[in-house]
Amino acid sequence: MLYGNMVSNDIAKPYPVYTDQDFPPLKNDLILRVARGESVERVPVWIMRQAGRYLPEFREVRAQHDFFTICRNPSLACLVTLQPIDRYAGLLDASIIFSDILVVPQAMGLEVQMLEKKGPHFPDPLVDPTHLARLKTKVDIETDLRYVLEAITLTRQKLDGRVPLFGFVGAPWTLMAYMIEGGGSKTLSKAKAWLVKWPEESKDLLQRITDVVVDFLVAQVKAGAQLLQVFDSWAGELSPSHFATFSLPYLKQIPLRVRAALRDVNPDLASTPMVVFARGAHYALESLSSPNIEYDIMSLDWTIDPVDARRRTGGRVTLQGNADPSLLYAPKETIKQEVATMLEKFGTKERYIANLGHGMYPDHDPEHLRAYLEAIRDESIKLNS
Ligand SMILES: Cc1c2[nH]c(c1CCC(=O)O)Cc1[nH]c(c(CCC(=O)O)c1C)Cc1[nH]c(c(CCC(=O)O)c1C)Cc1[nH]c(c(C)c1CCC(=O)O)C2
Repeated sequence: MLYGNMVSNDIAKPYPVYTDQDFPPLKNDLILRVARGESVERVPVWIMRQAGRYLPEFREVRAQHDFFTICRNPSLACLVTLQPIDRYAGLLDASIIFSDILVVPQAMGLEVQMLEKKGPHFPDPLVDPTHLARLKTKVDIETDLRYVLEAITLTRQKLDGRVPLFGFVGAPWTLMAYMIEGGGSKTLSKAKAWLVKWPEESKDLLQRITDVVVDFLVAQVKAGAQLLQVFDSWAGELSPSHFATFSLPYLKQIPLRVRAALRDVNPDLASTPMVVFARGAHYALESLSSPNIEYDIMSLDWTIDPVDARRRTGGRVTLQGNADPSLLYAPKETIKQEVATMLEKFGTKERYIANLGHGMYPDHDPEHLRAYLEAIRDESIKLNS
């Protein structure tokens, strides 16, 4: 029996472990097959920030509720997760749970607000290593982030097997950057100052974040997530050597530890596909696709040419992406032509998931996203026939 809005007196109980048998059978497994390297009849597609302010039905919910209130209320999070799935019925091949990467810093003890037109804001960011003492030493995911687990279980149920459900986290470096900058930043100068002034304390912080995101991803799979994505949105701000020191070792731990923990729970759950999105990190294509880094899928931003990415990742991973989100401002005919070129470059039969190179923008026209999705379906069927 599943209950999305579990009442707070359940909070002390361990969260149940769900497996495929607890949910309606999956009717569209294209994306799971592509993640495993199998060939498919058409290219699967989903879109980062597919639930968001470009949708009038999302803005209606947002007019009534604060951003983090939606995240913390499983029924509301489920409702907005399903909005693009309903609107683009048959055109999207995955859903992603409505939440935010910044729920992890919140669970670690920092306050985060979402300001109108400004984005995330930490009233008391980490200023220097003495502030590490402000972070909780132990985060209990099943208590502190139970609302995300409940949203996942409810949404998987309500999806009724239409498409698989993604869970996600922010990567350790990206979360560290937000915790120190206190919000968006052009240079990340405060966070990068930590790396050069306090490298050991920086590693301590990165390790503490890694431990929480590993537990959180394991819990998301146990709650019903069928794929996982790790967002390293600020990877491209690091030099190659800083990436090798302060991002890659932690990114590498994530799939290894998540799989090991899931194997102990239920071996079927350990094969959950994992995506890494190291935005802007051109130099990391080889290192992130090397055999000892166990991500199945690499998500690319639009500044990387698909042919180049294929060559440099050597067919070892499935690629995901990567049109510039600004393409959706173009006339529909242009969208179609650009999609055809993108699909030809990536190849359509295997190891490719279409997406954008980053998330939807609030002023995108939903009908232009429809044109993008239809072009991916139509052009990939054409190319595969
Ligand atoms: C860096 C980052 C964040 N959050 C996230 C990232 C990584 C991806 C990326 O690089 O964009 C991830 C994220 N944030 C959100 C989702 C939901 C799922 C989905 O993709 O549909 C996901 C996967 C909802 C959201 N997260 C946010 C919104 C819009 C806020 C609102 O409704 O007021 C949504 C729908 C807010 C947010 N949250 C964050 C920022 C920088 C902002 C402000 C930017 C903006 O205003 O668009 C932090």
